[in-house]
Amino acid sequence: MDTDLHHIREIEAVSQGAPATRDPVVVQSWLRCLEKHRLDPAARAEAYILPDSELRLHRQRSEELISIARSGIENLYALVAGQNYVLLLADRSGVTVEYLGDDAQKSALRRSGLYMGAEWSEARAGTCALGACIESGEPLIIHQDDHFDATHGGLSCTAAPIYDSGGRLSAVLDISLLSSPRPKASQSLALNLVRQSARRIEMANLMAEARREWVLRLSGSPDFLDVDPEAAISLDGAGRVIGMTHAAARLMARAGGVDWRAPDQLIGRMVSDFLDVRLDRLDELTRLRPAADRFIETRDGHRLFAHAIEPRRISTRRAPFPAPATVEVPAVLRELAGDDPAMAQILRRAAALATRPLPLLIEGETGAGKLTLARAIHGVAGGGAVTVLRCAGLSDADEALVFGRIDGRRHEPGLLDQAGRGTLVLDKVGELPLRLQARLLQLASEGSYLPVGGLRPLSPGLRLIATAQGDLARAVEEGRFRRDLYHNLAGAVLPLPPLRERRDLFWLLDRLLARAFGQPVLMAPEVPARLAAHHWPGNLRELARLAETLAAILPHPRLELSDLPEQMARLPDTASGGASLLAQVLRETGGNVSECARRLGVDRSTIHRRMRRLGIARRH
Ligand SMILES: Nc1ncnc2c1ncn2[C@@H]1O[C@H](COP(=O)(O)OP(=O)(O)OP(=O)(O)O)[C@@H](O)[C@H]1O
Repeated sequence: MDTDLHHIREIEAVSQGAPATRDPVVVQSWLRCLEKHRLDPAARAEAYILPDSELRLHRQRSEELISIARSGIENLYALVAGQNYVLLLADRSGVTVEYLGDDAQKSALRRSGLYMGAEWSEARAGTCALGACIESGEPLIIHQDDHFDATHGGLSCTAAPIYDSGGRLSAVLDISLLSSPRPKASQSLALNLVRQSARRIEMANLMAEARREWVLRLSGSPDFLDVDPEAAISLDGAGRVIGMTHAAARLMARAGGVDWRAPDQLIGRMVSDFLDVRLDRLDELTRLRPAADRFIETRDGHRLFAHAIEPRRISTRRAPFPAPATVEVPAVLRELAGDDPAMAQILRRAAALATRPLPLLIEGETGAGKLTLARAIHGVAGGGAVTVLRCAGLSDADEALVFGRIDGRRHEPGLLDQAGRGTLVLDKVGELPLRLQARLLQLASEGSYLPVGGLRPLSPGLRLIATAQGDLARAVEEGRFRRDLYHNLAGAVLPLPPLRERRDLFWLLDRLLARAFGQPVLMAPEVPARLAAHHWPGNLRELARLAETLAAILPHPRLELSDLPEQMARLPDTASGGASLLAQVLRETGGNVSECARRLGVDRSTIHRRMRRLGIARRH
């Protein structure tokens, strides 16, 4: 009790400005506990463990982070396990979503909160390593009576933050001891270990995200540069920063004289603002040259060694980007898709990119929902209006219509002048005439444009989202689209899948029908299979129009097979159309006969019979 009293008095003295013997991170956390969280140092509270249902939600949200972090976590635990350390990974709200500890100590660990589901936010638990790390963004040790609440006074906890590639804190890694030697310095090695593991987890995350982009990896020495670099930056085709590890954020912030806590001042900027590198010379920094020869300078005069990793080639068939580890998808984006893995990934990536000032390119077949996604992304980012420039109908003569015209002292405003600060969607950008592409280049690369006849460029602060039907890279190869403009627009590509490849067809249909009818619609059992077998060349537009048409013609909210348009209602047969349909559905289901039978609304023996008759081999 005496020690408790002594502890309370020390906190009070610090709050009244007495000189502290504690680390500044501890003092700052104590002050936050008193002033911001209004905690009472005399009140004791046991560790709080979330109920299972809530923990499940936290773990679901962190699923990707946990999977990316797993090998880093396991390696770290292997290093410290013999010394009684427990390892915790907490999400941004301080909830432990992953835990590795010794089973023999399980009940003691659970009691003290070093356990799965424990919430270690500063507001709930007072000064603790996870909470203080979340608040300060810095690696730190909270040792024994550094804890605000005397309940946790026996613990020694060491934590380091994990940042996502957009510079936001996404998780905290912690190793803790139930009992430890008295000197705090005994935990210095632990601090280095968690810091190093957090860095490697960030690196793994960035590398997974940036397979299609240039990545520049950096170290102060060439020794471990190619295997275990200190920092990494991913770049779009124009040399703008689109992702970074935390060490890279700090390094660029120092070089550019900005605050690392404001990632907006780093993301979207040209890498050459921070480092003396040229995009057209990145290939000189690949592993083809010895590491010791690959040095560059930061803009504040520090020498670094660099390793540039080339993007994987643009292929005509794009795999969706891997999504960032810890992004919450806002409702405006979530409502665009049901349970479809490719869409889930695209929406997570869209959510991560929405608030960054980078151009985006959305690709997909006609009616796949490109414009709808562009509007939803604007909805997340907020600010200003959406202006859509329909590129398909434009000719070279429409320059002034788009960019405005300065005639003497008269300014005839164009579409861009009316757009103001907001989002400009370049719809079907692949169809933009070459002359307009030239003028657009300046907008895409520098954010400004020149009105026809004008001398001074205007900088409206527009965010650009381009859409393209099909593959814009091919238009570049065929000389129909400027390569430099492509690289400026296509730093981040969101490839929307066609409806026939999506697994949420019925989720979409249910919603569209319910919207059109104003109530839920019942479907006869044979209907879904016929719809799944349809090719949907018009994609979501075709589906939406079908729902509206049915609502207009059906007297009641019930859908029979005979209500479907003729080409959908027809039973797929072995006539030539049926043969290709069967082959296509087999392809889409990876040769799974049961799934194929379900989609076509027939039984498995019918599929086997037709495959035999058509000479389609079974997959083994
Ligand atoms: N996620 C969605 N859920 C339901 N309906 C959608 C969705 N996305 C698009 N639609 C419907 O599909 C129609 C076409 O969408 P959108 O204009 O976004 O497609 P697009 O890919 O831009 O088409 P195009 O390339 O032909 O211009 C929309 O009017 C809307 O009715």
